[in-house]
Amino acid sequence: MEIYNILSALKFADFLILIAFPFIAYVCQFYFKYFMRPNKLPGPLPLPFIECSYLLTGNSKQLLMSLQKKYGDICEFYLTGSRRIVISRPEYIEKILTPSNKDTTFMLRFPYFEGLEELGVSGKGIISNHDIKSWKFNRQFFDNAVLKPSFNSEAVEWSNKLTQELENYWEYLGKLNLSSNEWSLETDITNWAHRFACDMISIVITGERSYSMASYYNVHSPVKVTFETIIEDSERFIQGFKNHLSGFIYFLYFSPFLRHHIPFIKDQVKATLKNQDYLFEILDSMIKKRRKEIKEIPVGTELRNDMLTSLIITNTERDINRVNIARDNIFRPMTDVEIRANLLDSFQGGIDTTANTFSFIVYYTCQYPQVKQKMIDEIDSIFPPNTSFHLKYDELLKLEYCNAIINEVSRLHPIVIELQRFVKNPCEIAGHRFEAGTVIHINTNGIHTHKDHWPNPEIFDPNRFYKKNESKYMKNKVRNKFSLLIFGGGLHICPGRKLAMIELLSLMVMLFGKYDVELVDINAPLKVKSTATTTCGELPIKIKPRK
Ligand code: HEM
Repeated sequence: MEIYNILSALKFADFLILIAFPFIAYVCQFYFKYFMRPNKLPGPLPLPFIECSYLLTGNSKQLLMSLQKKYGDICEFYLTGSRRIVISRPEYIEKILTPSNKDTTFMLRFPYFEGLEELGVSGKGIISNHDIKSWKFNRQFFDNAVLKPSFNSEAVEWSNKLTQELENYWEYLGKLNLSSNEWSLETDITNWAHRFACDMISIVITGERSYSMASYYNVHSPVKVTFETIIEDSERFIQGFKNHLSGFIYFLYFSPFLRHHIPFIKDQVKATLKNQDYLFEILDSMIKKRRKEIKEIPVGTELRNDMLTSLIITNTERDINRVNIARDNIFRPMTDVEIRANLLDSFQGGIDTTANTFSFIVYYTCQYPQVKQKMIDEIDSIFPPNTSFHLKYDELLKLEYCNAIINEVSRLHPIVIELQRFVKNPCEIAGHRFEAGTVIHINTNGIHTHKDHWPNPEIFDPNRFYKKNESKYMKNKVRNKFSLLIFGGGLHICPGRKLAMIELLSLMVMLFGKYDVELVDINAPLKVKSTATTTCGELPIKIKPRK
C-alpha cells in the first residue's frame, strides 16, 4: 500500500528521472571503467550495451584491415564483454604461435560457450573444443591418423583415382557439344573443386565414397552415372558444411535470449540445428558401418589407412600403435561422439579451404601467362606429356614452382581470415600486459601484406617463394618465420596441411599438365567474398585437351 502511495504521488518527470538514473549511472560506470582501464591500446570507442558491434558488417577481413589501418599493428576493440586484441605484425605473434605442450596460455581458440553446447560441439573434437585435456586427446589422435606416411601414400593414390574420374566427367560433358574433332568444355571450376575436395576428404577420412563429383556430373549430363553411397544427397551434404559454418556464428556470439526469441536470428538458429542433425546422422551411420566392418575382419588382417579406422581402433585390442598414445597418459579408446566430432571437423576444415585455394590458383595462373608457362614447364619436366601421369608423393614434392604459386596465392587470399586465441593466463605481448580472458585476433591478411616484411605486397609474384629467386627478394626485407600463416601455427596448426598440399598439387598437375586452360572472361574481376572465411565465387573456365 505504501509503495502504491509513493508511486501515485510521482509525476511524469519523476518517472523519467527514475528510468534515466540507472541508465546514466550505467553509462558513467561503463565509460569510467573504459577510460581508466590499465594497459590501454588504441582502438574504436565502445558504446554502452552494444560495445563495438556497430563495426560488424559480416566481413571479418574488412573489419580487421580497417582496424589495422586506423589504429596500427596492435590495437583493441570490445565485443561480447571481452577485450579483443588485433595483431597485424609477425614479430608480435611469435610467443603465441610457438608450440608449448606445458604452457596453456595460448592453447585455446575459444573459451566455454553455452551456445556451442547447444550446437553439440562443446568440449568435443578440435576446432572449437574449450577443454584443454579433451582437445589434446583429440588432437593427438587426429595427428596420428592424418600425419603418418601411410596416410600420405593413400591420399596420393586417391588423388590419382579422383582426378582420373574428374577427367572422365569433363570429357563426357565436353563431347556433348562436340563441334570439331577436339572436345572443349566451359565449366565453373569452383564447383568442381568443392566436389573434388569433398570426395577426397570423404574417402581418406572415412573410407566412404561421397560421389560428389558424380552427383554434380549427373546434374549436367543427360546420361547419368549410378553409384551407391551412404550420403544419399551429396549436394545437400556439401551445402550442409557451408550452412554449419555460417550458422556457427549465432552460437558463438549470441545470447540464448537472442537465439531463441529474436525473429530472424531464431529462424537461422533453428535451421542450423536441423542441419546439424542431418550431418550428425550421416556421420553416425558411417561410424556404425565401419565399426561393424572392422568387427568382421579377422584380427591380424591389415586394415585401411583412413582416419575413421584409426580413430576406431586406436587404443583397442587391435591397435599396434598404442605405445605412442600411452606415453601421454591418454590410454583409452575414443567414443563414437568424439569420433563424430573429429569427422565433422575434418569435413568442416577440409572442403572449402582446399576448394577455394585451388580456385584462386586457377584465376591467378590464367591471369599471368608467364607464371602459367613457367608452371607448365615445371609440370612437364616431372610429368612428361602423353605419359601415364601416375602421381607419386615424392614427385609432387619436386614441384617447387607450383608450391611457390600456392604460397603466393594464399598470401594474397588466405582462406582463414583470423587466427583466434583465448588468453588463459595473464601474459605480456609486444610490451603490453593482457589479463586472462582477453581474446587475440591474429590478422592474417594484415600480416601477409605487411610492408615491412613483403616488398610490393599487393603484387602477385610467386618468385618471392621460389628458392632460385630468393636472393633478389630477401635483400632488403627480412621475412619473419610468422609472416606467412596459410595453415596457422603453434599447437593449433592445421593438421590437414599435408593432405591439402597433395590435393592442390595433384589438381594443378592434372589440370594444367593435360589441358589448355583459359578464363571464360579474362576481364571479369575475381569474385572474392569474405565473411568468416574468404571464398571464391563462380569461376568459369574453358578447357580442352592439350595437343
Ligand atoms: C588449403 C587448405 C587448407 C587451409 C588453407 C587450412 C587452413 C587452416 C588454418 C589457418 C587453421 C587454423 C590454425 C590456427 O588456428 O593456427 C586450420 C585448422 C584446422 N584445419 Fe585446416 N586448412 C586446410 C585444409 C585442411 C584439411 C584438408 C583438413 C582436414 C583434414 C583440415 C582440418 C583442420 C582442422 C581440424 C583444424 C583445427 C586444428 C586445431 O584447432 O587444432 N584443414 N586450417
